[in-house]
Amino acid sequence: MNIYLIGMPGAGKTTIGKHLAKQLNYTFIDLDHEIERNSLMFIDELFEKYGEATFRAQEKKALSEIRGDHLVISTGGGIVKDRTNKALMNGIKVYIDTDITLIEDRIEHDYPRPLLKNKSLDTLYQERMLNYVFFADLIVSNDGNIEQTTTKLIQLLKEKFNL
Ligand SMILES: Nc1ncnc2c1ncn2[C@@H]1O[C@H](COP(=O)(O)OP(=O)(O)O)[C@@H](O)[C@H]1O
Ligand SMILES: O=C(O)C1=C[C@@H](OP(=O)(O)O)[C@@H](O)[C@H](O)C1
Ligand SMILES: [Mg+2]
Repeated sequence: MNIYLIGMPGAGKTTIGKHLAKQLNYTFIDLDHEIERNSLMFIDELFEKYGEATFRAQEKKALSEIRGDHLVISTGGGIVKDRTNKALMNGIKVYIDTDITLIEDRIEHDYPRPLLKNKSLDTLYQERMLNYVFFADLIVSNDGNIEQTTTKLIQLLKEKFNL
């Protein structure tokens, strides 16, 4: 069984994904990292040079090329913009739900996310919230610390999916 993490940019998908994979003894994949490896470019560079449509096409391709079992895959926040991506995600889809003001504080010193140059997190959340719920098999809050979220998520996966 594979586990996909979805949610807003800065929600903690990459961070929680790494911890979850380690604790479950699964292999960790970050989809943004796969796109960077394939294109030999950083995500922000890819956005700047070729635009969002090209990035989304690369993102879909990287998603469709995932093979294997016992994987934790952290996706980028915009994977849900294309609802047909859901069919490419064969596994449990977990929505990492984090309060927007907490995200703002947490990503203040992070690398700049290209989409947030032109749009507020709040607007992005309003646009995408229903899509996240549409994709999700499970929803877990990441408003607490990393250990709390990971422990809660493992407990839910065991309860609801016999992991
Ligand atoms: N539970 C948490 N508590 C505090 N900081 C967190 C937590 N989860 C993630 N972070 C921090 O928030 C930022 C965004 O996390 P990241 O994993 O990159 O999010 P995403 O992959 O969803 O964009 C990082 O600086 C990360 O260290
Ligand atoms: O929300 C988005 O559209 C994006 C989120 C980013 O990933 P994170 O969600 O890991 O920040 C990255 O894929 C790209 O900048 C686009
Ligand atoms: Mg990430």
